[in-house]
Amino acid sequence: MTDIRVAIVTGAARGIGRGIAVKLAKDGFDVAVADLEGQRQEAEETIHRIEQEGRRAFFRPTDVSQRDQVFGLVDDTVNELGTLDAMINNAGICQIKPMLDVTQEELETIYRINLFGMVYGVQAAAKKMIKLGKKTGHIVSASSIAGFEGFPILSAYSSTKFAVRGFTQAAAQELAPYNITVNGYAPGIVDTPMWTFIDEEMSKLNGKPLGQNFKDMVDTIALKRCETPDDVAGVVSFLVSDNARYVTGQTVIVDGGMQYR
Ligand SMILES: NC(=O)C1=CN([C@@H]2O[C@H](COP(=O)(O)OP(=O)(O)OC[C@H]3O[C@@H](n4cnc5c(N)ncnc54)[C@H](O)[C@@H]3O)[C@@H](O)[C@H]2O)C=CC1
Ligand SMILES: CC(=O)C(C)=O
Repeated sequence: MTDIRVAIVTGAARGIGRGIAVKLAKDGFDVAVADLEGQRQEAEETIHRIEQEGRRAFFRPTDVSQRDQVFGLVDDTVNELGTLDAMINNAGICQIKPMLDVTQEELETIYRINLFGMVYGVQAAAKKMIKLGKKTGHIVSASSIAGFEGFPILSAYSSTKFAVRGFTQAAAQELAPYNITVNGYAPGIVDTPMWTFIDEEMSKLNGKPLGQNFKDMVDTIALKRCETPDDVAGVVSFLVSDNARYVTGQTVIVDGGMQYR
């Protein structure tokens, strides 16, 4: 009998997070599906798809911007599923606004979710893996191509995603003695509700018809199609596998050919 492997995926009710959760279930992980309480119904669909793969799953309402909730998520996962092998800090929000108009409140909101939430996830997961005496562990967080190049009207968002990469590099070095790898993924233009929001907000600013901004971005991709959550999930699946045991501190661009680093 093989050992049970357990993963937590935040923001797993829909979009990229759901894609990752289902892919990890296919890989043999039981999965804690974490998202906002308001996303319970969508989270049930993610759980259904995980269970179709023969794996266990449960929904843990979690606001990642709240430190105690993230630590509670990790505790509850180990209580419910038995252990913790992989933490995927995927939850995030986007803001579309000219840089000069970004308010203090908006800055605080996006930093609390995209950056603080990720930091809490790394801290809580690493502390638990160390306490459990795990021989190995994997922590993977969502950056973006906007975390490699500053995108106009996404200034606050871009800066959070640069910060994810910086924190990932530092945490990887501190957690290496415990054989815990810390990496990131940087998607490009993924067809999820986040991009529906981005497209709508861009239309308001530049007057293009709905869907046009999305299409214009996809036209710049070398592989000439938009990215799917499953395209991202394949890279995350690799980063939490034994094949990636010697990869740490990296943020892997998975964008179909938009940026070349
Ligand atoms: N869609 C895209 O093109 C790209 C997305 N990303 C990143 O990938 C990640 C996932 O993005 P998508 O699936 O596209 O977004 P999405 O908006 O479709 O889904 C995000 C999920 O995160 C949840 N969430 C939001 N705030 C939360 C909080 N405070 N606590 C817990 N959960 C929360 C939402 O409820 C939602 O279920 C994000 O970090 C995003 O920044 C990065 C590059 C490109
Ligand atoms: C949402 C996002 O990160 C991009 C680059 O579109």
